[in-house]
Amino acid sequence: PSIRKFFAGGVCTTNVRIPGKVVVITGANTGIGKETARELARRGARVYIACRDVLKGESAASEIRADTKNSQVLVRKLDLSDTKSIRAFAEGFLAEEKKLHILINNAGVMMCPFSKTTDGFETHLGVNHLGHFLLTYLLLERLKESAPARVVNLSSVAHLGGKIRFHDLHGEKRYCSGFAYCHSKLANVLFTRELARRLQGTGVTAYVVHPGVVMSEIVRHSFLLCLLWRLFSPFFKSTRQGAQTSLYCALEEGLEPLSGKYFSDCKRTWVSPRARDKKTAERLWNVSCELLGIQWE
Ligand SMILES: NC(=O)c1ccc[n+]([C@@H]2O[C@H](COP(=O)([O-])OP(=O)(O)OC[C@H]3O[C@@H](n4cnc5c(N)ncnc54)[C@H](O)[C@@H]3O)[C@@H](O)[C@H]2O)c1
Repeated sequence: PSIRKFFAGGVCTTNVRIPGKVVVITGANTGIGKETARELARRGARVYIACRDVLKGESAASEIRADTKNSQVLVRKLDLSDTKSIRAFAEGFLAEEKKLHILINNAGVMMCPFSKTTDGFETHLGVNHLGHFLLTYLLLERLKESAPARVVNLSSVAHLGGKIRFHDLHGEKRYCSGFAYCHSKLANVLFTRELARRLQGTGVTAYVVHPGVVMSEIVRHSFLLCLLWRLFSPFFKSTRQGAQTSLYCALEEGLEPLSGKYFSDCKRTWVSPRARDKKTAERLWNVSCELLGIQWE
């Protein structure tokens, strides 16, 4: 535990409480998302856990409700690998909630074998980027109506190894699970920057986060990574520590001028040159719209 403390990184120190605020967190039944949900519930928010497996979601929610004494922790079905499920989630949410103050696009897959989503997208791109792109698009009006509101996207330092391969977005010519993850995490950074640019003046701001290297279930698809994660676990952050930068971006007062920026250890951090490329960000935005069949000006 003392070694882990040494590698803990930044801590979200704000005392802000957010009763009456509505939060959606994707993939919050486990890992970093669950701890983010727990802390936001502790601070009084109504928290929607949006996840694939409602039973697992309910078990996380009841644990959080008991722990925080906040009964407003709700579970709704969302499978980011299926645009029908994303639309159904958004439709249900918009029908039941008139506000949305914080959207945390947290869910993610890492290094899974080559596969495609229901809509034919390579899984990393489809779940990590396109799924959240569509979800944000569908919930954006509600965020605008609830301004000041925030979008927090979970990326990774792995974006450094990423490249947007427009000629082979779905890895059909060449596929490497590690790089597929990196590409999708670069897409998260580019999306956030472009989203922030387009949202200027709306009262909705966007932030992108590297949570640190965190002991979670993210490595479930790779035996080697599972082994490495276990071996080096004392040097990795706990999920609670991994949630700090997401919490910082969701809660810290006065962060608005840094909309679009990348954060790690609760502070603004350097991004790769590829992640700063405005042309790639715009092109990715347009291609994402085309793939999803949406018009998002
Ligand atoms: N753990 C790390 O070291 C690390 C490092 C950098 C970035 N991240 C990022 O942090 C985020 C959270 O990861 P974590 O470490 O808590 O891992 P995790 O595996 O514990 O959590 C990821 C969540 O996403 C959900 N998910 C996966 N596919 C989904 C789908 N199709 N639809 C809906 N939900 C889906 C999973 O069920 C799970 O609840 C991810 O975006 C990940 O890329 C993690």
